Amino acid sequence: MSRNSKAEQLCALCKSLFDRGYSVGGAGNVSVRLEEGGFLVTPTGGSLGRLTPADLAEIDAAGQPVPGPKPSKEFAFHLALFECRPEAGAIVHLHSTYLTALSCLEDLPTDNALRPFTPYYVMRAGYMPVIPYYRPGASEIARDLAAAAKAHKVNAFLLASHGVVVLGKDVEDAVNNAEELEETARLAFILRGEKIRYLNEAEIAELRAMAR
Ligand SMILES: O=C(O)[C@@H](O)C(=O)COP(=O)(O)O
Ligand SMILES: [Zn+2]
Repeated sequence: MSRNSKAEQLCALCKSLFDRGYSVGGAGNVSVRLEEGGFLVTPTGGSLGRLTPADLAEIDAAGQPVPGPKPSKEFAFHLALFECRPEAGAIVHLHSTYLTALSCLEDLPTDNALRPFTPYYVMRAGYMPVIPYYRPGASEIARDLAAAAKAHKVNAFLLASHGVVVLGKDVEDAVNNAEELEETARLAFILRGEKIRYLNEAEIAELRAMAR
């Protein structure tokens, strides 16, 4: 897909996320890998609901911002993930309500924030490691995400007390993954206190094999 088509698709999907409440105010950032090298990233401080292609920031193949709109303060973690996960074509970071609520719970298991109880969580995310809290924009987020992405071949990471970071093969895939994860977190809160039938190891292994 050409740079312009990717830019238009990114803006349209960001607006769709915003319009349906997955992002509010200036929260969240999204990036895509360009076929010719480099990346498009949403600008810092902007609303995902009101972007045009001209508002997008560009990062060159060497990881340097191209003169123009200022990239998200989180572009370092987007780059770090693109670098260690060459199959990823897009990254979505959201403060969506239920995933962010989950990220604020104390004593989350660091290897996986959500024990699987539906197939799509396993197929879309795999599982969801937790990155410790750092202030937004801190370089430690990029460092820890890169380490986690190398150690865990999964599509989603929960930033403690902050939100979620989701990978996809392209921006549509990353957005679909993020939406389904948010729904999984919503279900987890609806089911709190209920006796949940969690997927067993054989069921999880079968789903992981399918997702490969
Ligand atoms: O939480 C934050 O401040 C950032 O992680 C974020 O979501 C929005 O920052 P920008 O992408 O720099 O607007
Ligand atoms: Zn954020």
